[in-house]
This record gives sequence, C-alpha cells and structure tokens, in this order.
Amino acid sequence: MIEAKNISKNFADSAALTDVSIKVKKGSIYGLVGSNGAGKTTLLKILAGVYRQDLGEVLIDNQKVFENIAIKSRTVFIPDSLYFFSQYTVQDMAKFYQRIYANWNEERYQKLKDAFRLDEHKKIQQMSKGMQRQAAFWLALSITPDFLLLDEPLDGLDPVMRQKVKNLIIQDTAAREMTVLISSHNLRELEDLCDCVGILHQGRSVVEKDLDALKSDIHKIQVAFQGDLPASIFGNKHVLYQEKRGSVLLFIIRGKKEEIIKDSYQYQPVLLDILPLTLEEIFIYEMGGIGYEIKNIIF
Ligand SMILES: Nc1ncnc2c1ncn2[C@@H]1O[C@H](COP(=O)(O)OP(=O)(O)OP(=O)(O)O)[C@@H](O)[C@H]1O
Repeated sequence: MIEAKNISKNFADSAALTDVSIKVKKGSIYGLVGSNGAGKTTLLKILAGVYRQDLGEVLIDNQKVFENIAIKSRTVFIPDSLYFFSQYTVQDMAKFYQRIYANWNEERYQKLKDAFRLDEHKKIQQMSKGMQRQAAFWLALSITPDFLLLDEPLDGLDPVMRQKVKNLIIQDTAAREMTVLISSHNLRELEDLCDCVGILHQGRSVVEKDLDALKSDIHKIQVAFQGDLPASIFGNKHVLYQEKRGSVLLFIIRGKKEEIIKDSYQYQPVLLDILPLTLEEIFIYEMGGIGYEIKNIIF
C-alpha cells in the first residue's frame, strides 16, 4: 500500500500541497488527476522520497519513505522530465540497474525487447522524446518494482505505444500485485487503466473515487412512454440529472440497474435504453456543481 496522510508542502511562501491524503491499495492502479500546478509532481516526489513534506506522513508498505533504502529499492519513479546518464545506451542503463536493483529481471528485459523495438545500443539521449519514454518504461518494468510512481508517463508516446504501455502496467499489476500511482491532466486517459481516481486542485484533494463502484452504481437511461408521462417513475431513487428531449426522457440515476429497468417497465415504455456513461460524465453528475467547475479544469 502507498499512503500519504495529511501532506502539506510549501515552496518559499506558496503552498504546493495542503492537507492531502491518498491511499493506493496493494495491487491497484490509482490515477491522480489535476490541472497545471495542482501539485501532482510535488506529491509524487514526496512519495518517491525526493522531497520531504512539511507536515503529514508518507508510508509505503507501512514504512516511512524518506531516506529508506529498502523501500526505494522496491520503488521506481518515472518523472515527467526524464534523466539518463549522457553517453549511456539502454543496455548500459540495464547493466547499471541490474547492479543496484535486487529485483532486476533479465528475462523480462529480454522479452520486452519485442514490445519496445528500440535499439538497445543507441545512446538514449540521442533518441526522440517518445523513444526515451519507451526506454524508461522498458527499464522500469525490467526492475519489476513492487511500487511504480509515474508522473504524466504517457506524454510523448504515440497512440499504439500508449495502449501497449497501459497493457503492460495492467499485466504487471495483475500478475505480481504491483501498486501503481499515475498522474495525468486527463481523466479520459486514465479511464481504462485505473481502479481509483483522485482529483487534486490548487494543492488540495477535491475528490477520490473507486471506479468500479462508481461505474456500477450510476446509469444513464433513455425512456419514452405513449401518452402522458408518469409523474414519478423511479420512486425514491436518487435522480442526479433529468432532461426531456421531445418525447424522450433522459435520466442519470444512482441505483441498481435491474431495479431501474423494473421501475421503468411498470409504466410500459415504448422505448428503454441503458446507455454507457463515460468516467467524465460520472464525475460531472456525481459532483453536481463542483463537477462542472472541475470539467473545465481537467478535461
Ligand atoms: N521546486 C519548486 N520551487 C518552487 N515552487 C515549486 C517547485 N516545484 C513546484 N512548485 C510550485 O508548486 C505548485 C505545484 O506544482 P507541481 O509541479 O507539483 O504541479 P503539477 O500538478 O505537477 O503541475 P503540471 O501538471 O503543470 O506538471 C506550483 O505552484 C509550482 O509553481
């Protein structure tokens, strides 16, 4: 588990983080979303032990992180600005990591050659931005870390490579219970990857949601009836949003899908459609007024 408890961090006289808490369960992928300057990099650097927080506590596997070599040897942090030793090739970096990370997996490194298709003998600093990012993932996943911290990791990757990298992260999380924290500006980017999403705004945590529960609990429904519309179709269910489009009613409702369908059938609808909701829509409806404000910030 990765845990930040009530973290605050100031730079000179400005607050980068104020009382932020997040919890990333073992074997899960947590998406940290926020606009420019929200505090994502600062939080990741604190979790990676690069910065020290002013207030609060950071624990990985129940141990304090700062200057903890044992935890650092099980953690990989890919920052937004990558750094490689000048003159080093991927193979040189692999040899270097092999010496310092006990969990380096040579077999995995060899296997991932096919996924990344980079020349391991080429100097990394002479590669393109996207290729450097691929090299960072190739090396990071060969370390087989228990904890992976990623700061806007998909920036600069082409769409095919983005999907490939996402799949590799999902595979490692499922196969070895790797725990992943991944930051992004874009909620849509993380939709198919994360189990849980937290939104940071101006250094504060605005919302944190478990996606499976969220997705199974909210439904978008289109119904139409012949003749007059029933006054109340869904009884006491929590209708988050309702709109009339001609003779069709659109509802966003919280509740069990089967019950919502049953309620609708009581009134013999001439049309009944359950439509998929995007994560973006769920957040907007779920958070009401704040949702619309947040929409402008992170999508
Ligand atoms: N080393 C630093 N010195 C002074 N201020 C800093 C430093 N690092 C970050 N900050 C400030 O802390 C705040 C949060 O920055 P941070 O880089 O954590 O945001 P972010 O969410 O990662 O942004 P972005 O999406 O643009 O990368 C900003 O106001 C930034 O100016």
